[in-house]
Order: sequence, then C-alpha cells, then structure tokens
Amino acid sequence: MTIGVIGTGNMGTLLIESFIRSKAIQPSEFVITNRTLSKAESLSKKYEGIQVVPSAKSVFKEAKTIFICVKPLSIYPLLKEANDVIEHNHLVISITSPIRVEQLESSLPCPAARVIPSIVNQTLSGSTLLTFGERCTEEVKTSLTQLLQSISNPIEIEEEITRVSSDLSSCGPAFLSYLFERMISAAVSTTEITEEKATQLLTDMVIGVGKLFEEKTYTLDTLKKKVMVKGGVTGVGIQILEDELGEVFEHLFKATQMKFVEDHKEVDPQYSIKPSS
Ligand SMILES: NC(=O)C1=CN([C@@H]2O[C@H](COP(=O)(O)OP(=O)(O)OC[C@H]3O[C@@H](n4cnc5c(N)ncnc54)[C@H](OP(=O)(O)O)[C@@H]3O)[C@@H](O)[C@H]2O)C=CC1
Ligand SMILES: O=C(O)[C@@H]1CCC=N1
Repeated sequence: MTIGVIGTGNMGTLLIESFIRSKAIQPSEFVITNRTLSKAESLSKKYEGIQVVPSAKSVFKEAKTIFICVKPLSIYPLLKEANDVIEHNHLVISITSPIRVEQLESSLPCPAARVIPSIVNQTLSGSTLLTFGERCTEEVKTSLTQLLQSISNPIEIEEEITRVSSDLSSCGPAFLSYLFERMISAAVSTTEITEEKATQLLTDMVIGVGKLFEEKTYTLDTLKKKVMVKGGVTGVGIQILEDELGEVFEHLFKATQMKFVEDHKEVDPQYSIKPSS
C-alpha cells in the first residue's frame, strides 16, 4: 500500500516512524513532502526507501491514501492547489480537530476521514480518534481502522465530542506532564528531596501505573482504594486534592471548548459547509 504524507513536522514524522516501527508500512511504501523539503529529506536518509517529492500535488499523483499533517489553516489552500490531480478513489485523512469531515468532503471529489493522533502513538499505544466522512465505504473504513490498529487503539468519535476527546487523548500527555512537574517542584520545595530523585521516583511510578492499567489489574477506582489504606497517609493526601482541586478541570474543558470555537471561526470561512454546532 502506498501512503502519502504531506507535512513532516511533529505528527507527520510520528505517524511515519510509528507505521514503520509497527511494520504495517515499509519505508518504500511512503511518498512524502514538506514545505521545508530538507525536513522530509532527512527522514528519507534515516529510513532508506522513503520517496520525497517536491509538492502536495506530487504526493496526490503518487499515492491514493494521504495523511495531511499540516496546521488547520494550511489545509484548504493545499487541497485547492492539488485540486486537478485529486480523484474519486483518493482517501484524504486530516489529523486536526477543527475541520469537520463534511467540510473536507465538500471541497474534495473523494472520501475524507479524520484521524487525530497522540504523541503516545509513538510507543504503539494510546488511542487515535477516528471520524469517517459520508463517502467512506465499509471497505475504506475497515482498511483505515486496521492500519491504525498497528499503532493505536482507534476509537470512532462523533463530531460533538471531538474537542474533549482530543483534550483527553492528544493534549492529555501535556496536561499530565505539567501536573507531574508541579508535583515534583512541590516535593522539592517542601522537603529535602532533590529534583533528580523526585523526577526518578515519579517517572518510575507513572510507568508502573501505566502497566497496571495495561494489564487491567485495576480500574482507576480500585487502584485508588487499594492504595488508600484505612487511616493511612494516602487518604490524607486525597482529602487535600478533594478540598483544593476545585473546578480546575471543568475550567480547563470549558477553556479548550472556547478555543475550539475560535479555531472554527478562523477555519470555517474557507469551506462552503459551516458547522451547525
Ligand atoms: N502535536 C500534537 O501532539 C498533535 C497535533 N495534531 C495536529 O496536527 C497538526 C500538525 O501539528 P504538528 O505536527 O505538531 O505541527 P508542526 O508545525 O510540527 O508540523 C506541520 C508541518 O507542516 C508543514 N507544512 C506546512 N504547510 C505545508 C504545505 N503547504 N505543504 C507541505 N508541508 C507543509 C510544515 O513545514 P515547515 O517545516 O516548513 O514548517 C511542518 O513541518 C496540527 O493541526 C495539530 O493540531 C493532532 C494531534 C496531536
Ligand atoms: O487538533 C488537536 O486537537 C490536537 C490536540 C493537540 C494538538 N492538536
């Protein structure tokens, strides 16, 4: 299967490297481009066989399944530029949240899907968020789902829950990293522990917790209860979290939802179909 990738920044590179790592796609099956071409060329030096072409249009000429991994506002001009070489049997896959699949299909002669990845897909784990356009046949849905299974757990999501799903799956690793940093700096500022030791302990703990969830040993609730020995120290800490966390996560999800509305205001005028919500 030839796979095209337009844009080899963080996510384009992550998808290429993850598909190669999972052995789902061989380097020689990739046709890629990037605005700064040297970035795509350095990937082809790393993985012998990747074909680098000079433009998005050339990618559409060489591949039928194409991941577009550029920022939201760059997608429409790119599709217009390649318009005369896009055919009915292409599949266009966008990886960004503020463009709906029906908006993509409205400016294409072919099916479109949206696949929002997460940095954790680099370890061939985590979810990818999958939404199919109306033109996607069962065959297209099955083959894209199978491809994504090689690097992730593909979860089909409705448009209405796009932002919150991506907050959890794709922004989540950054949110957690921030919280872990705050835990470490508080541990260092209130006790004798060094930053190095606190970082080591927290990192080991996070990896272990991930493995427990992977093995389905515990749910979030049963794990919490197992550690919270009656009358013990964990309960004291949990009580502080309950008393002081307040509505921080409610505020977070409201803020990202507002940003999503702003993103749509920028992107929507490019497309003939406007979102209904
Ligand atoms: N970062 C993340 O964790 C996630 C990001 N996303 C989404 O993925 C998208 C890309 O994000 P990310 O990879 O982080 O961004 P980057 O800025 O790292 O990558 C974007 C890439 O697109 C290239 N580019 C821009 N315009 C064109 C064009 N016309 N033709 C070819 N290449 C082009 C840029 O080239 P140049 O080298 O010249 O800048 C750059 O390499 C965003 O919409 C984001 O929302 C989705 C899930 C997770
Ligand atoms: O488009 C998105 O929702 C993702 C999440 C992280 C960055 N962009």
